[in-house]
Amino acid sequence: MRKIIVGSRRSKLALTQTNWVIDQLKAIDPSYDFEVKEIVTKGDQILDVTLSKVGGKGLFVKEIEQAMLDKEIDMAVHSMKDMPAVLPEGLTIGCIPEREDHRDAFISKNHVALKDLPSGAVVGTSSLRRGAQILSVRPDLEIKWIRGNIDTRLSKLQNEDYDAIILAAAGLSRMGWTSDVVTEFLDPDLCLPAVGQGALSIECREDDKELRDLLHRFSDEETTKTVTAERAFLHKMEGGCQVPIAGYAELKESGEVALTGLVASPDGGTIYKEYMTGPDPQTVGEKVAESLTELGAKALIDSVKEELDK
Ligand SMILES: NCc1[nH]cc(CCC(=O)O)c1CC(=O)O
Repeated sequence: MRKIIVGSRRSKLALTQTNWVIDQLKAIDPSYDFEVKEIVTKGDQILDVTLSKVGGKGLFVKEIEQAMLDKEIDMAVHSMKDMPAVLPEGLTIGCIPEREDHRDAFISKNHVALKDLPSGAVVGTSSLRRGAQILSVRPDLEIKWIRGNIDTRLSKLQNEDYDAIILAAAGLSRMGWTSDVVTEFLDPDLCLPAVGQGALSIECREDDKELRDLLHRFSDEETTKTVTAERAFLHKMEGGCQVPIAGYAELKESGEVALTGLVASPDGGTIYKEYMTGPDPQTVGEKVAESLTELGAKALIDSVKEELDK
């Protein structure tokens, strides 16, 4: 019997996701044994500066990917939105399971709705994407940087100087927080989710055929198509994470993928948004990026980068 070693970050969310995937895989094929190996990533250690300034999303996966290439672990479960658009050579996404809730959840003290927050109210998020979209509808609010895991952020909302925070609905529900804590789920029209939000990515070595066959049986076709379109968009846009970028796709009854892509200035003053449908996820993703580029999104990305490099 083969024992599959699964690398995981130490956070409660990461371990919860990892153990959930292991349970699902065991149900699909009971003939495999699994062992979880905890790995501390840079992203877990650096808590005092914005991630975008120290290298962005790759920080949560790099050490794990190295362990996989070194054969210390065989696979890992990541939040799809933490995965860079391009994987290191030799690794692949073995499967994308069914997506959880894709939306952002707005959580405020005393459950005051976003539209009813008083002017000057403080909204905690460390996501430029969320900040920009909130400011575009409520420029009178203040966005304040917040970090830490879900529990930490929820307690900061109660004990520190925040009137509201925004978290991914998927993380909350995976951690067993009921929707009671959520004041309102933000519709993608108001706050377009991060590319891959709510989805998981199970990464493994490209040449591990046995494991890939197992993972394949846990793949969800709809999520794979929609996330493929979103990630093709992200890759083509090449925004890094200093610029607010969002992308969310749905599968239509016709089988076509419908993707909305967004690029914004961090203050929410400029927002480029495009919606396209098509039969091929990759092509739709690239087309949305091309169209946004023509509208001026690439120039915006470059100008934000220049500003940061100064
Ligand atoms: N940015 C961190 C992160 N990465 C993945 C999730 C959980 C949600 C998901 O899987 O998309 C979260 C927390 C959050 O954004 O609130």
